[in-house]
Amino acid sequence: MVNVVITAPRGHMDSLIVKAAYEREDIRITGGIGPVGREYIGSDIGLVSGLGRSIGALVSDNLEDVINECDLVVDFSRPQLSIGFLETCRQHKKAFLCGTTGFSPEQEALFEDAADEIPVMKAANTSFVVNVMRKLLGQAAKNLGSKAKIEIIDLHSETKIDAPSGTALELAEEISEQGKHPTEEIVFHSVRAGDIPSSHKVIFGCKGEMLEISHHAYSWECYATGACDAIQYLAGQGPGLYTMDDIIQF
Ligand SMILES: NC(=O)C1=CN([C@@H]2O[C@H](COP(=O)(O)OP(=O)(O)OC[C@H]3O[C@@H](n4cnc5c(N)ncnc54)[C@H](OP(=O)(O)O)[C@@H]3O)[C@@H](O)[C@H]2O)C=CC1
Ligand SMILES: O=C(O)C1=N[C@H](C(=O)O)C[C@H](O)C1
Repeated sequence: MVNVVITAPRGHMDSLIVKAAYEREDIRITGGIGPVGREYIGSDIGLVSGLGRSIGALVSDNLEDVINECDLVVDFSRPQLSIGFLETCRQHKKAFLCGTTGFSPEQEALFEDAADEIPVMKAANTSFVVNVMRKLLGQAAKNLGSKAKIEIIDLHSETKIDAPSGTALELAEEISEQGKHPTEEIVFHSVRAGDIPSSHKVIFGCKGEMLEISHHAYSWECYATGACDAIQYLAGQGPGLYTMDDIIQF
């Protein structure tokens, strides 16, 4: 059994993680974290997240107050918040699963430092299917890397803050590594419109033909399910920086 604190339980993503984790027999939610001053601080996370029932775990406005009851903190929020939660986990020697995107290179380096002391997983996309797509792209890049012009299009709702998406950046990293294709030559396009859930399309433009590999999420449950698998994996690990590659056997 893994005991978890889930940050931002009113958020689009973490509210779904509360629901998915509640269904899992191997995960127990021990608390949540919300912003100072919200009317829901002190309320049950099951009610705050929209699960629809109390589950005996309260939302606090300070991770320090609840961290000792958990093994692991799950966080899909905002870069600046995530960096604060990471530091608290490091101080208390708790594992940290972070799905937040939009970090600066300096912030990325803080994850590597913390991973010397605690188990940390950083995953811009916890969907199993997106990670299969990433592997397919690596294979395509091995064969086409030098022959193709590669462009990545990510489509999201108009409320998404960061661009390109964290997923687009991770897909580019795989293409670059596997295809020995300079990352600077990969072109990114980001569409932010209406309530599009999330789509990624990668185009390998060749002479007289093109290859296109796409993923479309119709809802965010796929990310929440993958996050629960990541929780379960990370709880059994020692200090280190882990990714979705570690839990998915290809
Ligand atoms: N890895 C993956 O697979 C996925 C990653 N993401 C990423 O997850 C992140 C979150 O996205 P999304 O759920 O849309 O964001 P939302 O805007 O829906 O949620 C952000 C939440 O942060 C809360 N918050 C603000 N300040 C604090 C604080 N001090 N302490 C605790 N919580 C706080 C807000 O609370 P309140 O509601 O009270 O204002 C809000 O609920 C993004 O970076 C996104 O890219 C998204 C989908 C999949
Ligand atoms: O909707 C979002 O926000 C998402 N963020 C992640 C990203 O930046 O890649 C994962 C997914 O694309 C949804």
